[in-house]
Amino acid sequence: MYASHLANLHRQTNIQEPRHLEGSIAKVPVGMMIRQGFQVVRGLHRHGMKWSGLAGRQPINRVPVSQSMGVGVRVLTMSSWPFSSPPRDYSLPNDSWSPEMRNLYDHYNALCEVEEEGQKKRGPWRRLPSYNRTLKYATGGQCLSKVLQAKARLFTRNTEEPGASFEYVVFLNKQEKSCVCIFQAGHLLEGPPGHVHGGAIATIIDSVTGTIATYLAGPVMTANLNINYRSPISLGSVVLVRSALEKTEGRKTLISCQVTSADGARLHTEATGLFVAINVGHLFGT
Ligand SMILES: CCCCCCCC/C=C\CCCCCCCC(=O)SCCNC(=O)CCNC(=O)[C@H](O)C(C)(C)COP(=O)(O)OP(=O)(O)OC[C@H]1O[C@@H](n2cnc3c(N)ncnc32)[C@H](O)[C@@H]1OP(=O)(O)O
Repeated sequence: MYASHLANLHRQTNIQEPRHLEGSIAKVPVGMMIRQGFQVVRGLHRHGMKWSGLAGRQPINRVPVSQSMGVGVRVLTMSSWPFSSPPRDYSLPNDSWSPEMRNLYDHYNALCEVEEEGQKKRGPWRRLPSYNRTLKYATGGQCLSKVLQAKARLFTRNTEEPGASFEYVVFLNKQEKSCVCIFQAGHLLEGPPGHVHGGAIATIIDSVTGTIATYLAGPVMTANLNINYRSPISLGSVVLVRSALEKTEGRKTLISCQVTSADGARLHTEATGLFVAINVGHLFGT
């Protein structure tokens, strides 16, 4: 069923040249023999897609295959997305967003497109889409039962109730090797009364630093997260999580992070994250 769907997909694939993300994105080793995960990864490559662990079912028009793999860079349109329904992009505005969150979103969104000589062009910033699960079969590796695979959801996107937990959007600036996340902490993230749980703060920091590390270095895992909590974050408030590359050294990527109030006046949290590049097989025990 899945194979025939992919074959069908192959015929329908719309080939386009990408305008972004040249060379430096994740390279998934195609030759790796990892059961179901391998089949999906190989199938995706054949169709111009790349498996990204970033944030779920990823329409590949966001993440083209690296040219270094010797495969033509192709882009699959949403109309030929292989799964039953198009995935929900959780990083788009919804009714739970406060006016402050919405304003910040509009601000960074405007920077994604610039006008030059009367023409709209891609700007330095890019909004990253966000989904609630990894690709079918790619979730979690071979140890998971089929039931668990079907139910697995990205930790930060595991509720359908808008505004209840992690409400966030990440904008990436590849030129500056930095990103900013606009984060509104929902009522399910309470730690100290009326304030955000330290683990929830660590989670968003891990996600944001992990995201930029992945975009810069390819598939990585967090090896070390060092966090200093400077001032509490009120539940329901909107904060900025800024992250930038500090240095790379072999397989290691060091990322810094600051969480501030929306106006930047108050420092809430400072952190560094060490990410180590992995082979996809690392997640499958091969
Ligand atoms: C295709 C898949 C794509 C997936 C990518 C997904 C990314 C998604 C990104 C964004 C979306 C948002 C999603 C959230 C993101 C969250 C990410 C997480 O939370 S990951 C879960 C928590 N992390 C773990 O469970 C790791 C467990 N640890 C390990 O698996 C290993 O220890 C690992 C991979 C980190 C390193 O193991 P080794 O065997 O590959 O490498 P060795 O040789 O030990 O280390 C390499 C170098 O790194 C240093 N190193 C390793 N750990 C260190 C540490 N804790 N502190 C300092 N240095 C360390 C070593 O000293 C070595 O340095 P020298 O090359 O000798 O200079």
